Amino acid sequence: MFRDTLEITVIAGRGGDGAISFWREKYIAKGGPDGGDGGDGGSVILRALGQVDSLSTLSKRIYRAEDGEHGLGKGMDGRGGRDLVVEVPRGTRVFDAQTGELLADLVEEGQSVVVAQGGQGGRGNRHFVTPTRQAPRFAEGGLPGEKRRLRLELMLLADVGLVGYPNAGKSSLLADLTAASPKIAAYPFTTLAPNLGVIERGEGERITMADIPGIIEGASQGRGLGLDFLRHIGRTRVLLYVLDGSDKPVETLRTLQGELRAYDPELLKRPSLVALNKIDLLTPEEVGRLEAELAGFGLPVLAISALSGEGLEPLVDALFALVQAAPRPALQTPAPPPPPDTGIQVEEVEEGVFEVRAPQLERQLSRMKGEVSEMAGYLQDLFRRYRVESALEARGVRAGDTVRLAGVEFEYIPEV
Ligand SMILES: Nc1nc2c(ncn2[C@@H]2O[C@H](COP(=O)(O)OP(=O)(O)OP(=O)(O)O)[C@@H](O)[C@H]2O)c(=O)[nH]1
Repeated sequence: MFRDTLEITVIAGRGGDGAISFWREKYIAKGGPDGGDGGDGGSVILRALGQVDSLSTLSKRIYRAEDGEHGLGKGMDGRGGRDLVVEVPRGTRVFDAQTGELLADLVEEGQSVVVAQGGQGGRGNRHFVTPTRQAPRFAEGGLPGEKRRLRLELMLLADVGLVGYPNAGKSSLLADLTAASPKIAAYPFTTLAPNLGVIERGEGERITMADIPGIIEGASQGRGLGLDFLRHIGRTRVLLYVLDGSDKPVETLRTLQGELRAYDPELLKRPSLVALNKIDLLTPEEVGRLEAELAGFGLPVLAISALSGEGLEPLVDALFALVQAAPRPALQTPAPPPPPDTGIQVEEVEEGVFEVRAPQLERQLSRMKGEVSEMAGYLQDLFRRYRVESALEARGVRAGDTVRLAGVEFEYIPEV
Protein backbone atom coordinates (compact mmCIF):
# COMPACT_ATOMS: atom_id res chain seq x y z
CA MET A 1 0.00 0.00 0.00
CA PHE A 2 1.20 3.49 -0.78
CA ARG A 3 0.28 6.64 1.00
CA ASP A 4 1.13 10.27 0.61
CA THR A 5 -0.57 11.56 3.73
CA LEU A 6 -0.87 9.85 7.03
CA GLU A 7 -1.88 10.62 10.60
CA ILE A 8 0.03 9.29 13.57
CA THR A 9 0.04 9.94 17.30
CA VAL A 10 3.28 10.55 19.14
CA ILE A 11 3.56 10.28 22.90
CA ALA A 12 6.71 11.23 24.76
CA GLY A 13 7.76 9.49 27.94
CA ARG A 14 6.70 10.68 31.36
CA GLY A 15 9.33 12.06 33.72
CA GLY A 16 10.07 9.90 36.76
CA ASP A 17 9.04 11.13 40.22
CA GLY A 18 11.54 12.60 42.63
CA ALA A 19 11.95 10.45 45.74
CA ILE A 20 11.07 11.30 49.31
CA SER A 21 13.71 9.58 51.34
CA PHE A 22 15.92 10.09 54.37
CA TRP A 23 19.33 8.77 55.07
CA ARG A 24 19.09 5.85 57.47
CA GLU A 25 21.98 4.20 59.16
CA LYS A 26 22.45 2.27 62.34
CA TYR A 27 22.73 4.53 65.38
CA ILE A 28 21.80 7.57 63.34
CA ALA A 29 18.28 8.38 64.26
CA LYS A 30 17.48 11.03 61.70
CA GLY A 31 19.64 11.40 58.60
CA GLY A 32 19.22 14.17 56.07
CA PRO A 33 16.92 13.94 53.07
CA ASP A 34 18.47 11.93 50.24
CA GLY A 35 15.66 11.44 47.69
CA GLY A 36 17.08 11.19 44.15
CA ASP A 37 15.61 12.88 41.09
CA GLY A 38 13.36 11.22 38.57
CA GLY A 39 14.81 10.76 35.07
CA ASP A 40 13.44 12.78 32.17
CA GLY A 41 11.05 11.01 29.82
CA GLY A 42 12.26 10.12 26.32
CA SER A 43 11.22 12.31 23.38
CA VAL A 44 9.78 11.24 20.04
CA ILE A 45 11.92 12.40 17.12
CA LEU A 46 11.21 12.18 13.39
CA ARG A 47 14.23 11.82 11.13
CA ALA A 48 14.41 11.98 7.35
CA LEU A 49 16.18 9.01 5.84
CA GLY A 50 16.40 8.03 2.21
CA GLN A 51 13.90 8.40 -0.50
CA VAL A 52 11.49 5.77 0.59
CA ASP A 53 8.72 5.35 -1.91
CA SER A 54 5.98 6.47 0.36
CA LEU A 55 4.87 6.86 3.92
CA SER A 56 3.51 3.33 3.93
CA THR A 57 6.66 2.12 5.69
CA LEU A 58 5.20 3.72 8.81
CA SER A 59 3.13 0.79 9.92
CA LYS A 60 2.09 1.91 13.37
CA ARG A 61 -0.46 4.50 14.37
CA ILE A 62 1.01 5.33 17.77
CA TYR A 63 4.65 5.98 18.60
CA ARG A 64 5.59 6.12 22.26
CA ALA A 65 8.93 6.93 23.87
CA GLU A 66 10.14 5.44 27.15
CA ASP A 67 9.23 6.89 30.56
CA GLY A 68 11.92 8.16 32.91
CA GLU A 69 12.56 6.04 35.99
CA HIS A 70 11.65 7.29 39.46
CA GLY A 71 14.32 8.59 41.77
CA LEU A 72 15.37 6.38 44.68
CA GLY A 73 16.76 6.82 48.17
CA LYS A 74 20.46 7.34 48.86
CA GLY A 75 20.50 10.12 46.29
CA MET A 76 20.06 7.73 43.38
CA ASP A 77 18.59 9.46 40.35
CA GLY A 78 16.27 7.60 37.99
CA ARG A 79 17.51 6.78 34.49
CA GLY A 80 16.16 8.96 31.66
CA GLY A 81 13.81 7.32 29.16
CA ARG A 82 15.26 6.56 25.73
CA ASP A 83 14.23 8.75 22.82
CA LEU A 84 12.27 7.08 20.06
CA VAL A 85 13.53 7.93 16.56
CA VAL A 86 11.00 7.37 13.79
CA GLU A 87 12.31 7.34 10.24
CA VAL A 88 10.33 9.09 7.54
CA PRO A 89 11.13 9.58 3.85
CA ARG A 90 12.92 12.72 2.78
CA GLY A 91 10.37 15.23 1.60
CA THR A 92 8.02 14.65 4.52
CA ARG A 93 6.31 17.69 5.92
CA VAL A 94 5.08 17.45 9.47
CA PHE A 95 1.93 19.22 10.63
CA ASP A 96 0.14 19.39 13.94
CA ALA A 97 -3.09 17.64 12.97
CA GLN A 98 -5.15 19.73 15.40
CA THR A 99 -3.91 23.22 14.60
CA GLY A 100 -2.64 22.61 11.07
CA GLU A 101 0.63 24.31 12.01
CA LEU A 102 3.69 23.27 10.02
CA LEU A 103 6.17 21.84 12.50
CA ALA A 104 8.93 20.76 10.17
CA ASP A 105 9.92 20.26 6.60
CA LEU A 106 12.27 17.29 6.51
CA VAL A 107 14.18 17.67 3.29
CA GLU A 108 17.83 16.95 4.02
CA GLU A 109 19.09 13.48 4.70
CA GLY A 110 19.31 12.97 8.44
CA GLN A 111 17.37 16.13 9.29
CA SER A 112 15.34 15.60 12.43
CA VAL A 113 12.74 17.27 14.59
CA VAL A 114 11.48 16.65 18.12
CA VAL A 115 7.72 16.20 17.76
CA ALA A 116 6.93 15.28 21.36
CA GLN A 117 9.14 16.49 24.18
CA GLY A 118 9.75 14.09 27.05
CA GLY A 119 8.40 15.12 30.45
CA GLN A 120 10.81 16.57 32.97
CA GLY A 121 11.75 14.34 35.87
CA GLY A 122 10.78 15.56 39.36
CA ARG A 123 13.34 16.69 41.90
CA GLY A 124 13.89 14.58 44.97
CA ASN A 125 13.24 15.92 48.47
CA ARG A 126 16.88 16.80 49.09
CA HIS A 127 16.40 19.78 46.77
CA PHE A 128 13.87 21.38 49.05
CA VAL A 129 16.05 21.81 52.09
CA THR A 130 16.26 25.35 53.44
CA PRO A 131 17.75 26.69 56.69
CA THR A 132 14.33 26.46 58.29
CA ARG A 133 13.20 23.27 56.57
CA GLN A 134 15.73 20.54 57.21
CA ALA A 135 13.60 17.52 56.52
CA PRO A 136 11.15 18.12 53.67
CA ARG A 137 8.70 15.26 53.38
CA PHE A 138 7.71 16.21 49.88
CA ALA A 139 9.15 16.05 46.41
CA GLU A 140 8.22 16.82 42.82
CA GLY A 141 6.42 14.35 40.62
CA GLY A 142 7.52 13.87 37.02
CA LEU A 143 5.72 15.75 34.27
CA PRO A 144 3.79 13.91 31.58
CA GLY A 145 5.39 13.78 28.13
CA GLU A 146 3.93 15.76 25.27
CA LYS A 147 1.30 14.02 23.21
CA ARG A 148 0.46 15.09 19.73
CA ARG A 149 -1.47 14.03 16.70
CA LEU A 150 0.55 14.63 13.54
CA ARG A 151 -0.31 14.77 9.90
CA LEU A 152 2.56 13.72 7.68
CA GLU A 153 2.55 14.76 4.08
CA LEU A 154 5.01 13.47 1.53
CA MET A 155 6.20 15.93 -1.07
CA LEU A 156 7.71 14.45 -4.13
CA LEU A 157 11.29 15.64 -4.33
CA ALA A 158 12.35 15.35 -7.93
CA ASP A 159 15.20 17.15 -9.66
CA VAL A 160 13.34 17.38 -12.95
CA GLY A 161 9.60 17.76 -13.40
CA LEU A 162 8.02 16.89 -16.75
CA VAL A 163 5.42 19.34 -17.94
CA GLY A 164 3.33 18.58 -20.98
CA TYR A 165 0.00 17.69 -22.49
CA PRO A 166 -1.21 14.12 -22.29
CA ASN A 167 0.20 12.13 -25.17
CA ALA A 168 3.24 14.37 -25.62
CA GLY A 169 5.47 11.43 -24.76
CA LYS A 170 6.33 12.03 -21.10
CA SER A 171 5.93 8.42 -20.03
CA SER A 172 7.93 7.17 -23.00
CA LEU A 173 10.70 9.65 -22.24
CA LEU A 174 10.78 8.69 -18.59
CA ALA A 175 11.00 5.02 -19.50
CA ASP A 176 13.77 5.74 -22.03
CA LEU A 177 15.91 7.84 -19.76
CA THR A 178 15.58 5.98 -16.52
CA ALA A 179 17.63 2.79 -16.29
CA ALA A 180 16.93 -0.21 -18.53
CA SER A 181 14.76 -1.94 -15.99
CA PRO A 182 13.02 1.28 -15.14
CA LYS A 183 13.27 2.13 -11.49
CA ILE A 184 9.96 3.83 -11.69
CA ALA A 185 8.22 3.88 -8.40
CA ALA A 186 4.50 4.03 -8.75
CA TYR A 187 2.98 6.75 -6.66
CA PRO A 188 -0.69 5.98 -6.49
CA PHE A 189 -1.61 9.19 -4.78
CA THR A 190 -5.16 9.92 -4.02
CA THR A 191 -5.68 12.36 -6.85
CA LEU A 192 -2.58 12.03 -8.98
CA ALA A 193 -0.21 9.31 -10.02
CA PRO A 194 3.15 10.86 -10.71
CA ASN A 195 5.90 8.53 -11.76
CA LEU A 196 9.37 8.96 -10.44
CA GLY A 197 12.43 7.68 -12.24
CA VAL A 198 16.16 7.87 -11.69
CA ILE A 199 18.47 8.87 -14.52
CA GLU A 200 21.94 7.47 -14.02
CA ARG A 201 25.09 8.61 -15.75
CA GLY A 202 28.73 7.57 -15.47
CA GLU A 203 29.97 6.86 -11.98
CA GLY A 204 27.14 7.23 -9.55
CA GLU A 205 25.78 10.46 -10.95
CA ARG A 206 22.04 10.44 -10.66
CA ILE A 207 19.11 12.76 -10.90
CA THR A 208 15.46 12.06 -10.36
CA MET A 209 12.74 12.88 -12.82
CA ALA A 210 9.03 12.96 -12.16
CA ASP A 211 6.19 12.70 -14.62
CA ILE A 212 3.29 14.44 -13.02
CA PRO A 213 0.11 13.86 -14.96
CA GLY A 214 -2.72 16.19 -14.23
CA ILE A 215 -1.25 19.48 -15.29
CA ILE A 216 -3.41 20.07 -18.27
CA GLU A 217 -6.36 17.78 -17.65
CA GLY A 218 -7.57 20.33 -15.12
CA ALA A 219 -6.63 23.33 -17.20
CA SER A 220 -8.37 22.10 -20.33
CA GLN A 221 -11.57 21.85 -18.31
CA GLY A 222 -11.14 25.41 -17.18
CA ARG A 223 -10.30 24.45 -13.66
CA GLY A 224 -6.71 25.60 -13.64
CA LEU A 225 -4.00 23.65 -11.94
CA GLY A 226 -4.84 21.70 -8.86
CA LEU A 227 -3.15 22.37 -5.59
CA ASP A 228 -2.09 18.77 -5.55
CA PHE A 229 -0.19 19.24 -8.75
CA LEU A 230 1.80 22.09 -7.29
CA ARG A 231 2.31 20.25 -4.07
CA HIS A 232 4.40 17.83 -6.09
CA ILE A 233 6.00 20.04 -8.70
CA GLY A 234 6.63 22.79 -6.18
CA ARG A 235 10.06 21.57 -5.37
CA THR A 236 11.42 20.19 -8.60
CA ARG A 237 14.59 22.07 -9.44
CA VAL A 238 14.31 22.00 -13.22
CA LEU A 239 11.27 21.94 -15.49
CA LEU A 240 11.31 20.00 -18.75
CA TYR A 241 8.55 20.96 -21.15
CA VAL A 242 7.72 18.00 -23.40
CA LEU A 243 6.01 18.98 -26.65
CA ASP A 244 4.48 16.79 -29.33
CA GLY A 245 6.27 18.12 -32.42
CA SER A 246 3.45 16.96 -34.66
CA ASP A 247 0.73 18.84 -32.79
CA LYS A 248 1.12 22.65 -32.64
CA PRO A 249 4.10 22.68 -30.25
CA VAL A 250 4.46 26.48 -30.22
CA GLU A 251 0.86 27.10 -29.14
CA THR A 252 1.17 24.29 -26.63
CA LEU A 253 4.21 25.80 -24.98
CA ARG A 254 2.45 29.16 -24.76
CA THR A 255 -0.54 27.52 -23.04
CA LEU A 256 1.64 25.54 -20.65
CA GLN A 257 3.54 28.62 -19.57
CA GLY A 258 0.30 30.55 -19.20
CA GLU A 259 -1.03 27.86 -16.88
CA LEU A 260 2.09 27.83 -14.76
CA ARG A 261 2.14 31.62 -14.57
CA ALA A 262 -1.48 31.70 -13.47
CA TYR A 263 -0.65 29.37 -10.67
CA ASP A 264 2.66 30.81 -9.54
CA PRO A 265 4.75 33.20 -11.66
CA GLU A 266 7.86 32.02 -9.84
CA LEU A 267 7.61 28.72 -11.68
CA LEU A 268 8.57 30.47 -14.91
CA LYS A 269 11.83 31.61 -13.35
CA ARG A 270 12.83 28.07 -12.63
CA PRO A 271 15.61 26.69 -14.88
CA SER A 272 13.82 25.05 -17.80
CA LEU A 273 14.39 23.13 -21.02
CA VAL A 274 12.14 22.43 -23.99
CA ALA A 275 12.11 18.95 -25.54
CA LEU A 276 10.61 18.99 -29.01
CA ASN A 277 9.49 15.36 -29.20
CA LYS A 278 8.38 13.03 -32.00
CA ILE A 279 10.75 14.52 -34.56
CA ASP A 280 10.69 11.13 -36.32
CA LEU A 281 7.31 12.28 -37.63
CA LEU A 282 8.72 15.52 -39.05
CA THR A 283 10.98 16.51 -41.94
CA PRO A 284 14.31 18.12 -41.06
CA GLU A 285 12.97 21.39 -42.47
CA GLU A 286 9.96 21.31 -40.18
CA VAL A 287 12.20 20.56 -37.23
CA GLY A 288 14.44 23.52 -38.09
CA ARG A 289 11.49 25.89 -38.43
CA LEU A 290 9.94 24.78 -35.09
CA GLU A 291 13.27 25.03 -33.29
CA ALA A 292 13.64 28.61 -34.52
CA GLU A 293 10.11 29.53 -33.43
CA LEU A 294 10.50 27.91 -30.03
CA ALA A 295 13.81 29.71 -29.49
CA GLY A 296 11.68 32.83 -29.13
CA PHE A 297 10.69 31.65 -25.63
CA GLY A 298 14.28 32.15 -24.49
CA LEU A 299 14.77 28.57 -23.35
CA PRO A 300 17.17 25.94 -24.71
CA VAL A 301 15.35 23.70 -27.22
CA LEU A 302 16.37 20.10 -27.87
CA ALA A 303 14.86 18.07 -30.69
CA ILE A 304 14.30 14.44 -29.69
CA SER A 305 12.41 11.29 -30.43
CA ALA A 306 11.47 9.18 -27.49
CA LEU A 307 10.60 6.47 -30.02
CA SER A 308 13.85 6.28 -31.99
CA GLY A 309 16.12 7.55 -29.23
CA GLU A 310 17.40 10.40 -31.33
CA GLY A 311 18.69 13.39 -29.39
CA LEU A 312 18.34 11.72 -25.99
CA GLU A 313 22.03 11.82 -25.08
CA PRO A 314 22.38 15.60 -25.48
CA LEU A 315 19.12 15.95 -23.53
CA VAL A 316 20.49 13.96 -20.59
CA ASP A 317 23.68 16.03 -20.60
CA ALA A 318 21.70 19.25 -20.65
CA LEU A 319 19.51 18.04 -17.76
CA PHE A 320 22.51 17.11 -15.62
CA ALA A 321 24.16 20.45 -16.30
CA LEU A 322 21.02 22.35 -15.43
CA VAL A 323 20.26 20.37 -12.28
CA GLN A 324 23.80 20.69 -11.00
CA ALA A 325 23.72 24.44 -11.53
CA ALA A 326 20.19 24.95 -10.22
CA PRO A 327 19.66 26.29 -6.74
CA ARG A 328 17.71 24.19 -4.32
CA PRO A 329 14.16 25.46 -4.15
CA ALA A 330 13.52 27.48 -1.04
CA LEU A 331 12.17 25.57 1.89
CA GLN A 332 9.23 26.64 3.87
CA THR A 333 10.52 27.42 7.33
CA PRO A 334 8.22 26.52 10.16
CA ALA A 335 6.98 29.30 12.41
CA PRO A 336 8.71 29.48 15.81
CA PRO A 337 6.66 27.99 18.63
CA PRO A 338 4.63 30.50 20.65
CA PRO A 339 6.12 31.52 24.00
CA PRO A 340 4.77 29.51 26.93
CA ASP A 341 1.92 31.13 28.81
CA THR A 342 3.23 32.32 32.17
CA GLY A 343 0.44 34.86 32.45
CA ILE A 344 -1.43 35.09 35.71
CA GLN A 345 -5.04 36.15 35.65
CA VAL A 346 -6.86 37.35 38.71
CA GLU A 347 -10.60 37.82 38.82
CA GLU A 348 -12.73 39.05 41.70
CA VAL A 349 -15.58 36.55 41.42
CA GLU A 350 -17.52 38.06 44.31
CA GLU A 351 -16.86 40.72 46.92
CA GLY A 352 -13.62 39.81 48.68
CA VAL A 353 -13.11 36.53 46.79
CA PHE A 354 -10.35 36.37 44.21
CA GLU A 355 -9.75 33.59 41.77
CA VAL A 356 -6.24 33.15 40.41
CA ARG A 357 -5.63 31.39 37.13
CA ALA A 358 -2.00 30.59 36.44
CA PRO A 359 -1.52 27.55 34.18
CA GLN A 360 2.20 27.13 34.76
CA LEU A 361 2.05 27.62 38.47
CA GLU A 362 -0.89 25.24 38.71
CA ARG A 363 1.05 22.67 36.77
CA GLN A 364 3.95 23.06 39.15
CA LEU A 365 1.63 22.68 42.12
CA SER A 366 -0.10 19.64 40.72
CA ARG A 367 3.16 17.74 40.58
CA MET A 368 4.03 18.18 44.24
CA LYS A 369 3.59 15.08 46.32
CA GLY A 370 4.08 14.29 49.96
CA GLU A 371 3.19 16.31 53.06
CA VAL A 372 1.29 19.33 51.86
CA SER A 373 1.40 20.90 55.32
CA GLU A 374 5.16 21.11 55.08
CA MET A 375 5.21 22.83 51.75
CA ALA A 376 4.06 26.25 52.98
CA GLY A 377 7.50 27.81 52.80
CA TYR A 378 8.18 26.32 49.39
CA LEU A 379 4.81 27.52 48.12
CA GLN A 380 5.58 31.02 49.29
CA ASP A 381 8.77 30.95 47.27
CA LEU A 382 6.81 29.76 44.25
CA PHE A 383 4.17 32.46 44.62
CA ARG A 384 6.88 35.05 44.84
CA ARG A 385 8.56 33.66 41.75
CA TYR A 386 5.30 33.79 39.81
CA ARG A 387 4.42 37.23 41.19
CA VAL A 388 1.06 36.09 42.44
CA GLU A 389 1.03 38.71 45.15
CA SER A 390 1.56 41.66 42.84
CA ALA A 391 -1.12 40.33 40.48
CA LEU A 392 -3.53 40.12 43.41
CA GLU A 393 -2.65 43.57 44.65
CA ALA A 394 -3.15 45.02 41.20
CA ARG A 395 -6.76 43.81 41.50
CA GLY A 396 -7.16 45.42 44.93
CA VAL A 397 -6.93 42.44 47.23
CA ARG A 398 -6.84 43.22 50.97
CA ALA A 399 -5.77 41.35 54.07
CA GLY A 400 -8.44 38.85 55.07
CA ASP A 401 -9.85 38.40 51.57
CA THR A 402 -10.26 34.90 50.16
CA VAL A 403 -7.98 33.68 47.39
CA ARG A 404 -8.68 30.60 45.31
CA LEU A 405 -5.88 28.92 43.44
CA ALA A 406 -5.66 25.44 41.94
CA GLY A 407 -8.75 24.29 43.81
CA VAL A 408 -7.49 25.50 47.18
CA GLU A 409 -8.94 28.39 49.17
CA PHE A 410 -6.88 30.44 51.58
CA GLU A 411 -6.95 33.72 53.40
CA TYR A 412 -4.85 36.49 52.07
CA ILE A 413 -2.16 37.67 54.46
CA PRO A 414 0.10 40.25 52.84
CA GLU A 415 3.83 39.73 53.09
CA VAL A 416 5.60 42.30 55.18
N1 LIG B 1 6.23 8.68 -33.29
C1 LIG B 1 6.50 8.91 -32.03
N2 LIG B 1 5.60 8.56 -31.11
C2 LIG B 1 5.88 8.80 -29.82
C3 LIG B 1 7.11 9.39 -29.42
N3 LIG B 1 7.09 9.52 -28.06
C4 LIG B 1 5.92 9.00 -27.66
N4 LIG B 1 5.19 8.56 -28.69
C5 LIG B 1 3.85 7.96 -28.65
O1 LIG B 1 2.92 8.91 -28.18
C6 LIG B 1 1.93 8.28 -27.40
C7 LIG B 1 1.87 8.93 -26.05
O2 LIG B 1 3.08 8.73 -25.36
P1 LIG B 1 3.19 8.73 -23.80
O3 LIG B 1 4.62 8.55 -23.47
O4 LIG B 1 2.21 7.81 -23.20
O5 LIG B 1 2.75 10.21 -23.54
P2 LIG B 1 2.45 10.93 -22.16
O6 LIG B 1 2.83 12.33 -22.32
O7 LIG B 1 3.07 10.18 -21.06
O8 LIG B 1 0.91 10.84 -22.09
P3 LIG B 1 -0.01 10.61 -20.78
O9 LIG B 1 0.40 9.29 -20.21
O10 LIG B 1 -1.38 10.61 -21.35
O11 LIG B 1 0.28 11.76 -19.88
C8 LIG B 1 2.30 6.82 -27.34
O12 LIG B 1 1.55 6.12 -28.29
C9 LIG B 1 3.78 6.80 -27.70
O13 LIG B 1 4.16 5.60 -28.32
C10 LIG B 1 8.04 9.75 -30.43
O14 LIG B 1 9.13 10.27 -30.20
N5 LIG B 1 7.66 9.48 -31.72
